[in-house]
Amino acid sequence: MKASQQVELFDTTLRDGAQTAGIAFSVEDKMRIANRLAEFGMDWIEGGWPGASPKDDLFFAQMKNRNWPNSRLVAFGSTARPGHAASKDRGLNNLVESGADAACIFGKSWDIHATKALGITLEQNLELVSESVAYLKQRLDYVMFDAEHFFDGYRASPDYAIKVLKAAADGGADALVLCDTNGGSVPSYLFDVVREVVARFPDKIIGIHAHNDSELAVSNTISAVQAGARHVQGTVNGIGERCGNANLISVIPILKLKLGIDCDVSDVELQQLSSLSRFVNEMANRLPWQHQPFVGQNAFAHKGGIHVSAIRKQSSLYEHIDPALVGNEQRVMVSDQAGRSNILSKLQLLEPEAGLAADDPVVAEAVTRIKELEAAGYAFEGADASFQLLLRRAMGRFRRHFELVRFRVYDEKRGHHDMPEAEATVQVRVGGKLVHSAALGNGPVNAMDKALRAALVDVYPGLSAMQLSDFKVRVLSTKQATEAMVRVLIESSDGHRKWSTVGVSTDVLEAAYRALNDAIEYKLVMDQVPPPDEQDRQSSS
Ligand SMILES: CC(=O)SCCNC(=O)CCNC(=O)[C@H](O)C(C)(C)COP(=O)(O)OP(=O)(O)OC[C@H]1O[C@@H](n2cnc3c(N)ncnc32)[C@H](O)[C@@H]1OP(=O)(O)O
Ligand SMILES: CC(=O)C(=O)O
Repeated sequence: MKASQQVELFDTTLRDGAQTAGIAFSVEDKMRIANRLAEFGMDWIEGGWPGASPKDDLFFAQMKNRNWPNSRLVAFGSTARPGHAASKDRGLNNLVESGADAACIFGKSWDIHATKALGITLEQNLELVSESVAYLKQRLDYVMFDAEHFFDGYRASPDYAIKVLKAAADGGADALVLCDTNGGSVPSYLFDVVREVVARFPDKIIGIHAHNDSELAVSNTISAVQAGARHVQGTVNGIGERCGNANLISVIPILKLKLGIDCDVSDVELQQLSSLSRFVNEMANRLPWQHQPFVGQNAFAHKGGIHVSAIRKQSSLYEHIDPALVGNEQRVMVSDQAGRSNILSKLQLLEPEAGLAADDPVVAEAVTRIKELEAAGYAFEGADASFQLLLRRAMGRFRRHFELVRFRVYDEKRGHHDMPEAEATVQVRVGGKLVHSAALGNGPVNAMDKALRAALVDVYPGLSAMQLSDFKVRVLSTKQATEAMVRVLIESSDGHRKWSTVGVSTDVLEAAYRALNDAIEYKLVMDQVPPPDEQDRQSSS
């Protein structure tokens, strides 16, 4: 740790994060996450509770050969079971034998928890805390004490809550971590309590462990730091028991970028924040929260025309930080909320060589067309490829690669238990030629996609690499319920890239055809395949 460090980071993704409903890390997941957290530069990585499950035992056994230059592994546990001498307590001995660099044990600091949950006297609880900490401290270099329910305990009985901290300090605890276990505290109260504790224990590192039940875990953590806490516990993406823990993905940039508080994460490591967040989501098998502050896909996405106009002049007019600092990027959305600035921004990204100015009639036409289409049910926000084709059409730079003559799709089901079979026939004109094809599919859109590409693949062989990778249908409400509009979003891929297109109609197959048509045209445009008459011209010249 650097001398200038003011706050140490304690990650409990693998312990409190593993207590999240719906998350079940395997031992391999835990090892990958632990190593990634160490690479990122977390000071402390709480790996789990040795002895609580075979998974955690295996994890600690496997981590014995870790090689982390800057991070230390922590084993979590509780004070000894009441009635057991610390030296005979299996739980404490599991921590000692775990191979971790440090232990973090929780103990009761709310009087009612000692008497109700543990069923012991207040005095016995103080002994339990000091003896458990002392036993560990004689065997491990570093021991942290999580004062469970500290803020509720302090409200109920400040004297007793402080006595518990003193018992841990007397036992030799290196850090006293104040837990807002039920997540019910507010920042102003928490600030005052932390300040009081910091004043009473000037020689100890005071830490904060906040839960998010009132959606205040990050605010509470920041308040605690402002009141003098020097150790911050939290998880990646805020996962954790019930509503989660303080989200380190937000806490870290707030400390570093807004408060100028150093936390042993270099500027280069900070740029890994977005990818760390994505990585943990992958491991936890969770969809990313697109609006997640700092790292979400929409954290720096601009939709309103007024906003886009301003950020084109200076990003900070509508962005609280430079997204690159946390490894994120600015996005401009195109929708019915767009103005010319949105279009120009997208143009610069998608068609940089077009070089259009804000007053170019093409830009105005594109804005009008987008608004008309969005009013008719299109949504270009998630369909960049259709949007790019729209721009090319507006610029007069689009030429069809084929023309549909007709399609017909059958869906046949032969009995209650049989899966239906879909068959599509398609007729297209490519150059001067009429081509006819048919295909079977596991659904009507799949059959249509196959038939369409089968008709085109002789002329455009690159289409054989293309696949429909996702397909979403949304029914749009209209005044006439019998004539609902349907929006189909299609994601295609060719092994190198993915692109999305959109089609809208009252007929789901027509909507799908429009999206498929755009998907194929886009692939050909991106591959710089000329339309057939140009091909003829090029091959005869
Ligand atoms: C605030 C927190 O997040 S604390 C961490 C919570 N995390 C977890 O519980 C996840 C891992 N836990 C487990 O795998 C299991 O609960 C184990 C292995 C730890 C214990 O399992 P069991 O022995 O079957 O006990 P069980 O879970 O039913 O109950 C917990 C026991 O610990 C006792 N206990 C609770 N806190 C403490 C403490 N600080 N010190 C000592 N004992 C404690 C409880 O009183 C209870 O004992 P009792 O059964 O005699 O009443
Ligand atoms: C220790 C802990 O996880 C808590 O008190 O919330």
